[in-house]
Amino acid sequence: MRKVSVIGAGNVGATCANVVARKNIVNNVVLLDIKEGVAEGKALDMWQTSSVDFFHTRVHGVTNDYEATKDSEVVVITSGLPRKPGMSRDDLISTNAKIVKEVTENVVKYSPNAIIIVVSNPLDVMAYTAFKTAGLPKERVIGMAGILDSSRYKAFLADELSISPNCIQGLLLGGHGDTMVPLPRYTSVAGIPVQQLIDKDRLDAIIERTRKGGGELVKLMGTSAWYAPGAAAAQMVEAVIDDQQCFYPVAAYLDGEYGLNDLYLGVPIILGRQGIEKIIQIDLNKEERDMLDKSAESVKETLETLKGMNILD
Ligand SMILES: NC(=O)c1ccc[n+]([C@@H]2O[C@H](COP(=O)([O-])OP(=O)(O)OC[C@H]3O[C@@H](n4cnc5c(N)ncnc54)[C@H](O)[C@@H]3O)[C@@H](O)[C@H]2O)c1
Ligand SMILES: O=C(O)C[C@H](O)C(=O)O
Repeated sequence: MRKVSVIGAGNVGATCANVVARKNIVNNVVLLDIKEGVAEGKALDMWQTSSVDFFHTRVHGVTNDYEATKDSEVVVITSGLPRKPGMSRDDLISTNAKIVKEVTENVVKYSPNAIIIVVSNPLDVMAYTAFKTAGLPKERVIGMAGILDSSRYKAFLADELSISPNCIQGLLLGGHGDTMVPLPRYTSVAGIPVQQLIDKDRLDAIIERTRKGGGELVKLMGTSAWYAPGAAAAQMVEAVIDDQQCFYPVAAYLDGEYGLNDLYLGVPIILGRQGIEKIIQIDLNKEERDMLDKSAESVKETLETLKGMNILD
């Protein structure tokens, strides 16, 4: 019986569970929340679409019952507050660190062999919180951000070029914040470098919009995004369950890679059944390296705030 659990049945968690269920890659998807009845209701609603959309993954909802998540192969953690207009992701740190810590303890108690995918914000620091709490190998606790950020980047490039996002390859590095590092030198359309297709000014504007992509949606909706984040997390679930061995940008624990230590940061990796099978270290020019260092500094500052709160002690 193959099982994936999603913790937090809010906007992102419910979307992720719904997308995973439609992929027919496991027998069970378990959705868990602390709000009485909400996960049960959303799971039932999803299950009632199975004959319409032709999927057969059983979707179960539970209220804080971790027994139901027992022996999950992958657990996605989405529990925690989303930001509101005017807030930064870092403003969520104290509330969400406590939630992510408590949730991770329960997750590993019932699924000690799971791959954990963290979605809660501030992402890089919440992935660190889950990693330090779980006590699992670093390859098995992974943050979701790069797939979302690069899918935004590709959507904006596709609009600019009036083409499908599916023929665009694009890469981003760094933290999941406004200092993230989209890499035009590693962006191409069917193998053609993007700089040959879009003027520098337009490309710079697209990169800036990508960096602020989460905030643009918060301003529009009053809360943060969920369709693309839920789908991006589901893509990571699929890559693990199917042992894809494919390249993805994710937040990984760095232990000397890129000359950085003891933090989570967005880097390209190979994702498969063991989680992070390999971190890929790409060549960076001085400008790209400076931007990566600036982004790492920003994540380290938030990490210091976390450490000062003594939540991980
Ligand atoms: N990494 C990313 O790229 C990315 C993208 C979007 C959202 N997010 C983050 O994901 C998180 C969830 O966003 P959302 O829009 O789904 O929020 P939401 O408010 O819709 O849902 C969060 C859910 O978590 C639940 N929850 C709170 N404490 C819990 C606990 N201890 N155990 C189980 N469930 C608990 C809440 O009851 C709620 O249903 C936020 O922190 C948001 O910032 C990250
Ligand atoms: O922007 C947010 O607060 C949520 C998420 O990190 C996003 O990028 O959509």
